[in-house]
This record gives sequence, C-alpha cells and structure tokens, in this order.
Amino acid sequence: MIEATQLSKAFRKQGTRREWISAITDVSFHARDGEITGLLGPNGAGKSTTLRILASLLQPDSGSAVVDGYDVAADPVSVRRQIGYLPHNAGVYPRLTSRENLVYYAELCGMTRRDSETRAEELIELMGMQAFGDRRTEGFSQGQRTRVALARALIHNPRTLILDEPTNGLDVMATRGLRALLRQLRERGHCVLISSHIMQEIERLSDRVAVISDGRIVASGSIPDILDATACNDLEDAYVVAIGETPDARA
Ligand SMILES: Nc1ncnc2c1ncn2[C@@H]1O[C@H](COP(=O)(O)OP(=O)(O)OP(=O)(O)O)[C@@H](O)[C@H]1O
Repeated sequence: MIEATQLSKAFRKQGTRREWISAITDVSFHARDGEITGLLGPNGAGKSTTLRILASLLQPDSGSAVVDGYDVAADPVSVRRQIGYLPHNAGVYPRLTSRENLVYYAELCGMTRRDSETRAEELIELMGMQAFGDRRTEGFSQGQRTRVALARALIHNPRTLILDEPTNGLDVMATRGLRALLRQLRERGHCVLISSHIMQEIERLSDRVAVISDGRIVASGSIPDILDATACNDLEDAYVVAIGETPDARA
C-alpha cells in the first residue's frame, strides 16, 4: 500500500541561485495492495520525481508518503526493504553478467548466496533472459538492460513494486511477458505502481489511474471514474481533457 499526501518538490534551476523549477505540487494518491495503479502523464509532468520520493531516494519539500506503513522520510531503510524499484533508464553494472548483477543485488538485500542463485535462475527464465543471462551487460541494448533491471527489482520478492516506465525499450514479446508477470503479482496481492506517458499501456494494465500534468494530479480513480469525471467515452479523450489540452488536440 502506498499513500502519497500533498507531496511537493522544486529543483534549483541549473546555473542560478534563486530560480526554482516546481517539479510536483500537492501530489496525493493511493496505490492499493492487489491492484496495479498507473501514474500517467506527459514528458516532464513529474512522474519520476514522484516515484523517486516514494522510493525514499529523494526528500520532498513538503507533504508525506507512507509505503507499507513506513514513512519514507522517517524510515527510508524499512521502505527500501519493502519495495522493488525500477528507476527511469535504470543502469546495471557493466562488468557483471546479468546473473551476477542479480546475485549481487540479492545478497545486498540479505539473501544467502544459495537463495540468490536460485532466485536469479528463476528470474532469468521468467524474464526470457536465457540468451544473455551469462553475458556481461556492457553493450546491452536498452531492452536487455531494462529486463535485467526489472529482474533486479523483483529479486527479493518485494511486497510493493514501484516501476518507472517499465516497458521502456521492451519489444512486443517482452512487453507481453511483463504484463503477464505484473498481473500475476497483482493476483498474489502485491501493490504495483507503474508510470508511463503511454496511455494505452496504462489503460491495458491498471485498475486505477492517477493522471499527472505540470506536477499536479488532475484526475484519479478507476477508468470508469475518470471517464465520468471528464464526460468522455474513452480514456484517450479523457486524458487530453484532464491534462487541459484544447479540443483540437482531441482529433
Ligand atoms: N534533478 C533535477 N534538477 C532540475 N530539474 C529537475 C530535476 N529532476 C526533475 N526536474 C524537472 O522537474 C520536472 C519533472 O521531471 P520528471 O523527471 O519528474 O518528469 P517525468 O514525468 O518523469 O518526465 P518524463 O516522462 O519525460 O521522464 C521537469 O521539468 C524536470 O526538468
């Protein structure tokens, strides 16, 4: 369970002392266990900033967030134990193979070497990584790197998943595999929060959606709730209306 309450964050404009860019303002939403929640918004809307705060990697200027009962500011270590986090454009250690990346991370999470190796093997199969499981990740394509980073986020079987644009760079089959995996995790009661600027991706997967635009949540709820609130018949129109675009953009 994730509860974000009135989160705000501004960054100093590079090369200035007093100019600030407001990245998010008063962002509030819930992501429940046993559901996939989609954070949908255009480029620069504040998705990654929100997810970095929820993953306890960035302090908000104001507001609070609680993940599985732990406050992200007061108890970041407990939050990190509960979550699997896929950062935007996640990096992996280039000198290690895919498998070594996974085992290394599993051991950092406190798993024994034996359990780490067993779990790494499971994830290599699950994520269809057999062809590059034992290759050093240096020179990997974006999709291959994303798959390793996703497997790494899942290695300790976390209760809550925070995935920043998880389908970024994945081909059709890998995307389908990922969707199936996220649905399985939902069925098992995990809380899954994903971000994307691709509306169809969010529509296909999510039970609930929070639409973010210019750093503010402009619509949230189940897809029928959002259609009702915007008086639209499909999510694409509702999204355009929610982010405040002109009717021409609805064509
Ligand atoms: N470290 C930073 N320094 C300065 N500005 C930043 C920083 N991080 C984010 N921003 C700004 O905050 C705003 C929100 O950025 P963020 O990365 O959260 O958006 P996003 O919705 O994830 O975008 P995208 O879909 O393009 O990845 C943008 O204007 C961005 O330029």
